[in-house]
Amino acid sequence: MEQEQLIKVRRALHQIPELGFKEYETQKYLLDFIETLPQSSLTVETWKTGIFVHVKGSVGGKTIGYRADIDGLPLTEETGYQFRSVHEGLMHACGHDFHMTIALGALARLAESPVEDHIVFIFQPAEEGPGGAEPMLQSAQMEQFRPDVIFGLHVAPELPVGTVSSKPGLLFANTSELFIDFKGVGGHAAFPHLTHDMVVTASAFVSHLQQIVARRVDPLDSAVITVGKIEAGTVQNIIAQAARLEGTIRTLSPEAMEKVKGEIEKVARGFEIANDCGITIDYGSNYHQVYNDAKQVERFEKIVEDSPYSYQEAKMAMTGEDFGYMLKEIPGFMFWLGVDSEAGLHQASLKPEEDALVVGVDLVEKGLREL
Ligand SMILES: CC(=O)N[C@@H](CCC[C@H](N)C(=O)O)C(=O)O
Repeated sequence: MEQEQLIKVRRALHQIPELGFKEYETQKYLLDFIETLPQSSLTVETWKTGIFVHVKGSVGGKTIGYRADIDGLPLTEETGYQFRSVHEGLMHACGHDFHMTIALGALARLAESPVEDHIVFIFQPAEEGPGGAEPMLQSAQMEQFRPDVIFGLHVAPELPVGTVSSKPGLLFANTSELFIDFKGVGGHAAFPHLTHDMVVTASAFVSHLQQIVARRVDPLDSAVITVGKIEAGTVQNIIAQAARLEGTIRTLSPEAMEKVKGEIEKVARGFEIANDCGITIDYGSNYHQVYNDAKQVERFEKIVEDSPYSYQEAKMAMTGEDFGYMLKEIPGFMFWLGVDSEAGLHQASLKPEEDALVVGVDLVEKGLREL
């Protein structure tokens, strides 16, 4: 696939972002595209809204896997693109339109000229939540096509086009979603002493969460607690009887995650007493850290150095990725692909440079042929 077609595919996918496990149009687009490729070495299987594409190798000693995530985010796009999302309130703001296009580009090249090894492309739903990698790993299709080595990429807005980066060992954090519900006593805005105001309680709780990071986590370890959404109340002159916080916890070790959760629960019990309310906590979905296999990263670094592109050592990031579950069972790695966007990941104006598509395809193809 040439640059022009890669751009066409990326723009088509960009227009149809869908939430986790609802990627029906996306799956159809991917399947229709895959059908246009030479079929002699391909076996295609769907799993929920995801897809496995196996490319039979000419010898077939081992199987190399490449994973691309396919879901979008609940965000209203502000890119000004002519090809903006046609799904109101949803956007590919984490680059998964790039990830899918690059996978299709590499698949198109390999379907034309398979290699000695078997290859499996995994189009995985629900990376942003609630998590598709873990259940996909348990699927019959994964058992059928299970790779011996696996890798994936993520767009990096802060890196220039033509630069990729990775590192051996820990790349991304452990994550846990965080949903906290507060139930108190609402009432008239003028008589606060007769109520237990959940706007005040939930706001104080948000501030207290930051004290857990600052004062309960070893400063040489790291944690992030972000509350991304607050919901409370009905109108400006009624004291709210309920509130809900939605957020996420990030840590660099599974132990720190347990510590943070324990501390949140202690604070919640204290808040219940102090504020005469009920607090329930739900941790939603949890992702295992992304831990790169040192040997595979070293081989990839060499592949990049033998290409027109450049490699640099990555830093650890508090990003989460359920690809971590695949890497827990299968040796492999994830790398960042430079896409040079002023706006960052999860921003409504993220605009990755489309010149990076061919860089991604070249390096994924090389990885699949040479790892
Ligand atoms: C690459 C990336 O941005 N991944 C997401 C994963 C989110 C997992 C889950 N919904 C959570 O928020 O904990 C990220 O926000 O890092």
